[in-house]
Order: sequence, then structure tokens, then C-alpha cells
Amino acid sequence: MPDYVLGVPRYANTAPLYHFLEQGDGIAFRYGVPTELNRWLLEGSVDLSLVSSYFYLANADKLRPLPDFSVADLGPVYSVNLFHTRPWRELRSVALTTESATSVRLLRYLLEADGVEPEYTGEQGGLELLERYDGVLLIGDRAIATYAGLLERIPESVHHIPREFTGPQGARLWVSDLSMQWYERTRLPFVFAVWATRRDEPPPPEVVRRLRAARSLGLGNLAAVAGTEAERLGVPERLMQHYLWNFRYHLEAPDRLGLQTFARAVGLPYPGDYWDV
Ligand SMILES: C=C(O[C@@H]1C=C(C(=O)O)C=C[C@H]1O)C(=O)O
Repeated sequence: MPDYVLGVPRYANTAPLYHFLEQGDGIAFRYGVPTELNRWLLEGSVDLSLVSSYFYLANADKLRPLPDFSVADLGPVYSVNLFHTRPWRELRSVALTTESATSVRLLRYLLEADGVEPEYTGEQGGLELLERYDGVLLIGDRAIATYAGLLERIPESVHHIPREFTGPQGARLWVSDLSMQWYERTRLPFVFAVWATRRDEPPPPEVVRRLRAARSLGLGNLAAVAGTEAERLGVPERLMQHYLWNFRYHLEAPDRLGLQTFARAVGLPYPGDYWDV
């Protein structure tokens, strides 16, 4: 039998889900950025994948999620950030990460809601893009590493997260956390990703059992996961721990409501049907 292929973004924020999942015994991983994984799942080159929530919603006629897995947050996420050198309401040009489907759509929604309509350009890169754009949207490892690089010291509490910095050439640099903005508008969690399969290919229960066991181990040993990821990214371990314990990995009722509210916000249907597994 060929291996059952899991699509995994190699991001610190997903590591608690797969750090303790062994490849082998019928399971293989394929790593990619979310936009690649989205495509691979539809094309059939992965079988069960973490996919961008927006991509799932836009393709809900073809995809179906697991009932109890998410990459979500209530309030700040720290790694889905618009870094900008002009105030939010005065943005004219924004460079968008090409790694994400969800955060790109979320940013557009949030800016439109405030009557802001900059020109958007897909770009790969980091803060150096601010030489050419008023803002740059980053997600995942690049976003958390960039944010960590700006911090002078590690905040002691989630209530003390600096949002204003001095950027290149002494200019003001703002960091807008999109999940926090979503929370301020809706008071709901924001779901960034779900595990999904194609609708005609139910997930094998044994694979789901192994995923759940791996998540239990990952969350139960978060310090170990954070240590590995902090070293990989070169960010302080305490910051990585703080970052990871803030995620919601279980797609609970408030997360589903957040997902449904996001669907409505962007004009997509919310099927709300999950695998019974
Ligand atoms: C919160 C994040 O979650 C990720 C964001 C995704 C997206 O925007 O498409 C997809 C997978 C998640 O792991 C992040 O990477 O910062």
C-alpha cells in the first residue's frame, strides 16, 4: 500500500501538532507553505493536509475538515502581521506574502472595513520590502522571527506586547496583528487553518488517532517543542513558548463560530459539516 501523505507547513505554529508524530507505518509527510499545500490537496498529491481556512471555505464543495483540529487564536497571534511605516488608515501600497490564502483575505477584509483600499502586490521577502511599500504582510516563521528581531526584551505578559518600533532609517514602524484586529471587531477566535481531505476520501481513523495522540504529546510537552523550534528559528525560547501556548488547536465551538463569521465576512457559504471520525 502506498503511504498516506500528510501535508504539513513547516512552521513553528504547527509543530505542536506533528513534533511527536512518527513518519513510517503508512504515514509520510510532505512539507510546503500553505498556498502549496492548498493546491496539492486539491490536485491529489497529499491526502490529508493543513490548509488555509479561507481556501477550505472557498473549496468547501470539494474539501471536508476533521472535526477537532485547528490552528486558531483568540486575540493576538504574533505571527500574522502587517508591518507598516504609514498609519493603518493611510496605507497606499501593501506587499502580500505569497505563502498564505487566509491572511491575505483577512487583511483585505479588515482594511476595507475601515475604508482603506491600498494597492496589493504579491511578494516574497521581509522588512526590506518596506523600501518599496507602505506595508508588508508576513505570516508564519518569517513573521514571528521578524517580530522577535524587533523586540528589545521578551514581554512578561500578553498584555505587554509592543506594537510600535523604530524601523530602518529611524522611521516609525507599526506592527498590526490581524488576529487581534479580528478579535477587537468580533470578540471571536480566528481560525487560520484546518486539517482537511477531499470530500470523496474519508480520513482513515487510525491516522486521525495518531494525529490526536501526537497533539496530546505536543501540548503536554510544549517546552520541548518550543525548544526545538526556538533553536531552528534563532528566537528566544521563552518567546517561542509564549507564542505556542497561545494557539488553539482543537476547533472548539467558539472557533467554529469564528470560522463561520469569517465565511460570512468574505461572502462565502459555511457548510459546517465535518468528518465524523
Ligand atoms: C497563524 C499562522 O497559521 C498558519 C496560517 C495559514 C494561512 O494563513 O494560510 C495556514 C496555516 C497555518 O499554520 C501563521 O502561520 O502565522
